[in-house]
Amino acid sequence: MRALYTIATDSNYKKDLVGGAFGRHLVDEYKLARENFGDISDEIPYHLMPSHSTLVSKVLTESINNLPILFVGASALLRPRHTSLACLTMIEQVSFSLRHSVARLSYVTANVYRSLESIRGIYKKIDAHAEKLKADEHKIRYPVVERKDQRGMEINFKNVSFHYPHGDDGKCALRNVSFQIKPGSLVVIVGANGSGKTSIANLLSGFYPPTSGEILIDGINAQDYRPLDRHEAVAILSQDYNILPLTISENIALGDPYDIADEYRVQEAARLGGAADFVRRLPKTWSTVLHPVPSVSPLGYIEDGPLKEVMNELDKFTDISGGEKQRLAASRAFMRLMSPKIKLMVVDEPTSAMDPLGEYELFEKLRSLQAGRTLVCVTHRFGHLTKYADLILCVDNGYVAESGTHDDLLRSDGLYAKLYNVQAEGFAPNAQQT
Ligand SMILES: Nc1ncnc2c1ncn2[C@@H]1O[C@H](COP(=O)(O)OP(=O)(O)OP(=O)(O)O)[C@@H](O)[C@H]1O
Repeated sequence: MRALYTIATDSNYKKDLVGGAFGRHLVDEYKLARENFGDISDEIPYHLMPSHSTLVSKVLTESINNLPILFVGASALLRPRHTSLACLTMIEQVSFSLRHSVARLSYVTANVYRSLESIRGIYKKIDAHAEKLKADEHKIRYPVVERKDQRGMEINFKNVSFHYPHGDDGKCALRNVSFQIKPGSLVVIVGANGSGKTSIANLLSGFYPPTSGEILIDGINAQDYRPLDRHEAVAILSQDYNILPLTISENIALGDPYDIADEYRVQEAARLGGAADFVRRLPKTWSTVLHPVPSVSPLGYIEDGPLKEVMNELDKFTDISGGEKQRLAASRAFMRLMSPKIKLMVVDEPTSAMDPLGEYELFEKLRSLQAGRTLVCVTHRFGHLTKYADLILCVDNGYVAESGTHDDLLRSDGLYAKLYNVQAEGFAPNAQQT
């Protein structure tokens, strides 16, 4: 529950959650776990509890603290002959242990309160989610009709300008960008650092709307579609991903929350993403939790015993290399890509930590699964992808400086040719285009 709650509420996971369109699955899982958890009532008055418990515990601990003095004082007055030093020491010991128990009770109560607050938080999320879905009901479904031709998404950027909501005032990441992506085509976006490649990928993925201009999807303004439908039609693979605090198996399976129980598909996705081999070598293979949320009990201190052993086990941390993490992210993307719902795959430089063979294999597998999908890749490396691309967009300082195929762009001898030649020279001094 803590892991699910963290994914649902921690803004670091927002991109994974929205891009992966698994919000509904998450709240359903949480509800189920909450029902199984069962014995804590939502009827408890949350707000009164902490102040109430603090006040009660303060009064109690103070009274217990003064208990020996009060008792001995009273006995000395009433029965002076029966009062002894031994009696005072004994009472002091008992009061100390009582004070400890009351303090512990107060701590436990505060923790229960915090746990109830978390539950309330995720219910708020569920409500917000339901309200959002309701508000979007009037919007157009995507795909508009169940298409038999499986041709991929058609995208048209018309004079699109964009600046990030919290970016520098007036600084545009994209300016008057226009291009057309044919359904089922392979598009590669290249350009220098900060030129706007990821911003184009973010708009294609539906993470942000354009600040001005229009993005048409299959001829209809992208804003007119139900956002959830649109997210469900797009698979994203980028370097901006998180390993979720769940098992490796769940990390991959959440690529397609509708088919989460299909173990065969999870393993096939891991094979395609290049993760299967290293996962099988881990001591707990598919059940490994890589980034566990600390599993401190909602009731605080846990006595030594079987529960503590389970909790300690949950807290154990297994780490993997950067390249292996990227393979895991790729596996989640392949899980998603196997869904017939996917009409667009956006790949944003996901292989920076991968070895060249891993990168080559990844792109080959992506291309092999491309039928019926549009594939857009952002890359710094010129090679197998740019050669096969139906369209290359060469971006410079927020503009699309050039567009065309590899051969077109080399012929026009502009920015693309310059970037390509710099990289080609690195491998063979005479490899420049002629
Ligand atoms: N989240 C953000 N908030 C504000 N500004 C941003 C954000 N992300 C990028 N920018 C700015 O938008 C511009 C375009 O950035 P973008 O990430 O699209 O470039 P890029 O070509 O993908 O760069 P790189 O090759 O380094 O990944 C840059 O000036 C960048 O500083």
